[in-house]
Amino acid sequence: MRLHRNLVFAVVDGLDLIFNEGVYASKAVEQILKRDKRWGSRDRGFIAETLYDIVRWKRLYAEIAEVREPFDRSNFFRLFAVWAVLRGIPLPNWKQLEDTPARRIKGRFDELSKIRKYRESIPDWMDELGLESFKEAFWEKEIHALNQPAPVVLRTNTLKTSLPFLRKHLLDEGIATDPIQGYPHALVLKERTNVFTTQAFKDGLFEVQDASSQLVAPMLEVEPGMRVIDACAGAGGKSLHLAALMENKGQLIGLDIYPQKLHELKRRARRNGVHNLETRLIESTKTIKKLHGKADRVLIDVPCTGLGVLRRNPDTKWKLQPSDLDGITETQKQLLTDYSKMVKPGGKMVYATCSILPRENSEQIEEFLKSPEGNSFELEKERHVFAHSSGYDGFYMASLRSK
Ligand SMILES: C[S@@+](CC[C@H](N)C(=O)[O-])C[C@H]1O[C@@H](n2cnc3c(N)ncnc32)[C@H](O)[C@@H]1O
Repeated sequence: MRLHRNLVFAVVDGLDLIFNEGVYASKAVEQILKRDKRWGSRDRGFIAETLYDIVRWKRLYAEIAEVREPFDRSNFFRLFAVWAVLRGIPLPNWKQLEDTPARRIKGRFDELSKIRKYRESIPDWMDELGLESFKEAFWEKEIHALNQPAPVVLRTNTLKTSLPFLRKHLLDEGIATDPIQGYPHALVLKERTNVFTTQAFKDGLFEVQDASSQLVAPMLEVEPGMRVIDACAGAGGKSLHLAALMENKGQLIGLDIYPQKLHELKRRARRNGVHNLETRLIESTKTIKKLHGKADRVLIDVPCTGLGVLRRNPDTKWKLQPSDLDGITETQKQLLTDYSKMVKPGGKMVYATCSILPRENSEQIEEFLKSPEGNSFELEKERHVFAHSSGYDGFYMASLRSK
């Protein structure tokens, strides 16, 4: 592989955005890729994947390169040099990369790989939290799996097509996919590529949605004609899935506290051919009170640490702070208490997170069931999804029935 100067410089600029300007990796990649229209898909793939790799392995690479934050430009080139040496990519003789000690890099890598927090490139507190939450061997396997780049998974939009038809349609556009056993509407890309430019995407035949995330909406057991509330709808990955399972019949209400997310949800709903969705912005407690006892089904897909989705958001390792945990779990508890009141007697709700932490998952549900609001609910089933055993994102979901 030959390194191209403008691509490597684009990576360095991206690292500066992420580590010095606080921009999320996904946004930084988007911003950098807009810079040069002449870049082909390989160039774009190089920039995006290298940026994600260096973000993911920041702690390990910084330790190997002996650089400390705040990083300056020469530090970013040193991190890049570690990335290239460890992949066996020959370094060009640019002045920014001169005197790279390749043998020392490999030696330091072998040495540091013996220590989990360096090998898995995680902050001390995260390693400690993992050990408090799980048996050591389990944590080792899980954090290792959470450091592997995520495959691209699509969810067939059954309002418009079927899985075999979508698969053929994508193949006609040069994109090969495989079905995934146990996930009836999922297709995984055989090779990473940008699917957003395909006609199939523009026609709303699929959404990009991890396989684990595709387990959430079916757990709510919705039926056409029901009144269903997605209480933390965001940009609506799961709302769109719910609409498809409802076959566009009945009423689906998507709530959130951010208007721009609901705006994006409406845009996606149009592309998906969803007609039974109404979005409502939560401006005060009144929005929720009006819906008390009114829903057959409520999905509470709460804000969480995102510790189950580190593969796609590796910068969570550096942005999340231990002090955030109490606030996040308190919000989850509050949302469960307040939003469960929208379920009508005999109705059902699903509580879900994209986290693997018991504190955000089963412990929240245990506590809720002991509370006055939780008294009228019973736990039907819960599902813990881990990256190392599923091969997909870490998720938790519990379904509760109102007695
Ligand atoms: C895990 S995300 C939801 C993802 C979304 N359900 C999906 O499948 O794409 C959590 C959402 O909760 C929203 N949120 C945060 N606080 C909230 C609150 N008090 N009430 C309702 N939604 C809230 C956030 O804006 C965010 O969109």
